[in-house]
Formats: sequence, C-alpha cells, structure tokens
Amino acid sequence: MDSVTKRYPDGTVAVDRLSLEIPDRAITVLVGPSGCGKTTTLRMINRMVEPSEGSILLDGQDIRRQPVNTLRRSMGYVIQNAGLFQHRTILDNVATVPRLLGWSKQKARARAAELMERVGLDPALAKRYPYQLSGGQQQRVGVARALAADPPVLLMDEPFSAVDPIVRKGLQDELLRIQQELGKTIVFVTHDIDEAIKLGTKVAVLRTGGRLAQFAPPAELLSAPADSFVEDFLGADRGIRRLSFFPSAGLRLETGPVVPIDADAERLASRATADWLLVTDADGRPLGWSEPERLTAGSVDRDRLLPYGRPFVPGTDSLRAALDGAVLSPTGWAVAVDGEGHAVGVVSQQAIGEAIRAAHDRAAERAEVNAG
Ligand SMILES: Nc1ncnc2c1ncn2[C@@H]1O[C@H](COP(=O)(O)OP(=O)(O)OP(=O)(O)O)[C@@H](O)[C@H]1O
Repeated sequence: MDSVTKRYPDGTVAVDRLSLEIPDRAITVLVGPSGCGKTTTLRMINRMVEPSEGSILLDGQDIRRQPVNTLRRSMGYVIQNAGLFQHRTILDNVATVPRLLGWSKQKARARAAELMERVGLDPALAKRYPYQLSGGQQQRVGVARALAADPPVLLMDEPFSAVDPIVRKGLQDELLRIQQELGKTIVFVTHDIDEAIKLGTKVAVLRTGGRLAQFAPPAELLSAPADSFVEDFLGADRGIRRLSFFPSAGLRLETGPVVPIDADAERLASRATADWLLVTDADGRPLGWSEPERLTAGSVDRDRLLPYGRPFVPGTDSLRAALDGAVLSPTGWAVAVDGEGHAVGVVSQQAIGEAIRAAHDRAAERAEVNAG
C-alpha cells in the first residue's frame, strides 16, 4: 500500500497516507482502537472500498488493472459471525466459490469436504444448516469457505471476535496451523492486541484518523514501542509477554535433583545436600517435590509431596512458560518435561533469570546489527 488515503463522501478521513509492505506468505495484523480505519484498509485491498489517493500493488501490479471479480477470486474474505448463507447446508456454503468458478457439483463438494477436515470440522456437520452450529463452528466454516478456491490471499476482518475466549484460542491455533501448512498471505484485522501479538508475523498498529503508529514484528513492538500511544495500547506486562518470543531451549537443566520413587537408600543419600528433590514415578513422570531428609527408600508418602506446578517443554515452550513454571512451583524450581511428560530436569528461578538477561542481550545485539 503506497500512501493510501480514504476520504468518505461526508469528509471523514478513515485512512491517512498509509504505506505498508505486506509480506508474502505471512500473517500481517492490522490492530488499533475502534474507528481507526482497519476495516476500511482491509476493504481497499479487495476493492470493496476504493482509495481516494495512493495506490495498492499486488505482486507489483496495481490492483485497479485487473477486473474486480478476478481480484476478489484471488482473495478469500472472512468476517465476524462468518456471514454464512443460512439457507444452504454447511457443505454447500463451503462449496460456494468453486461452484461460482464452474466446478461440477461433485468436484466442488469433494473439495468442500476436504476443507472441512482441514479446518477441524466433523464431517457429520456437512448436512447441517448454519443455525445448527455453534459460533466457533460457524467461524471455521467461514474460514473453509474462504479457502475453497485456494486463493493466495486471505482477508480476515475480526473473524474470531464473537466467540468466547476458549473457542477463540482454538480458532487462533488452527489458523496458525493452516498458515504453516498452506503458506497463505493473510491480512487480519483485530482490535485485540493479544490476538495481534499471537498471530502476527508483522503487526501494524493504527491510531485514530487512520495513521500508522508502528509496523513491526510482535517481539519488536513489545521491546521497543515507537511512542506512548503504542506503549499504552500494548498494555501491562510488556516485559513478561515478550518472554514468549524467547526459546527455552538453551536453559541449563539440572538432573541431579530428579529421583525416581523407587530410588534406593544409597541413591537418596547421594542427593542429601540438595534443597529439594523432584520425585518421579517409575516411568519418570513427575509426582512432586520433597525435601531430601523426608525421603526414605521404598516408602515415599505420595500425599506429602509438594505439587510441582506447571512443567514446560524445553525447545517447544518459551522462557515465559519456564518462568511461569518456576513462579508456580512452591520450591521456586521449574520442572522440564519431554513431549511425553517425562521429567528431563529442573531449573531454578535464578538460572531462568540469567537466561532472560542473556536473551535480552542477544536481542539487543541483533537489533543493533539490523539498525547498523
Ligand atoms: N461509509 C462510510 N461513510 C463515512 N464514514 C465511514 C464509512 N465507513 C466507515 N466510516 C468511518 O471511517 C472511520 C474508520 O472506520 P473503520 O470501520 O474502517 O474503522 P475500524 O478501525 O475498522 O473500526 P472498528 O474496530 O470499530 O470496526 C470511522 O470513523 C468510521 O465512522
């Protein structure tokens, strides 16, 4: 988008000289307070709204140079409440665009069935009508329908705003998975900054009057908000939230304090100087914490073990998850597990603190290199 302005006939300037280079095969989120011009911006991309000034290029071509129908076919469009056709079955809703493109009924329906599966919808829902689905299911149908003709671009306008937080999280996770699998170029509008940070490869923060406040990857927004508007919009706990972008893979795990419930007396004695021991079952899954002197070989009282909090998976989870595990643990040590839930070590709050400082230093160095 090159210096795009939209002035509505009544004089309202909804978007003001907006320039954005939207990356290919990534999720770009437009976020900002109500009325800041997000929807107007999105609709200018598929020409539901025409800019007053400036130009929009798609793969280097001015979008005004191709017929509007051709343009829209290359762009799936998903809106809040899904906007499904109420008198058509779910399968036929999803098959709408392929049918418009002249596919046979059979081929269009086969494609629709495939997409229902891709967005996590039970095939048994295919014959139902939209009113017979939950809000979250309808939203999935909306995504499937937008993907049906395999458009390279997806435009999504607050698609998950009308569902409860748990369903919303599921839809967000699904979108990230679909994006990874299909590599679509997605432009996603939301007023929810947490959603923007979770989904965005890059996030454009707009301020009222349709002006761009900052356009950056989420980790950079959190570490270096451009001004007080962006900082206020990001809200509290910026530092903690930023830890989600730091991997936990490099944490120094200690295995010494991990002992199986059937450990013999000799093994327990060798661990007697530790502050805390993490007791696991015979398979290596954590059971709880104990002070070493409370443990006697062969007769561990499981009820007297302290809860071990929320374990994290090194390499998969972030430093935020590791810190959370340590903060929730009564011993101040976080428990690390593998993908199957077997304990692979423990790590102290202090070690996590050191890893956080090191990650900050590395990020600052990278930012310096990029700036230089
Ligand atoms: N057809 C129109 N005619 C006049 N003004 C309009 C029109 N459509 C939108 N506006 C105004 O343009 C501004 C931007 O609206 P837009 O819907 O793009 O904002 P938004 O950021 O998507 O808002 P929200 O988060 O509340 O949906 C608002 O002040 C709105 O009132």
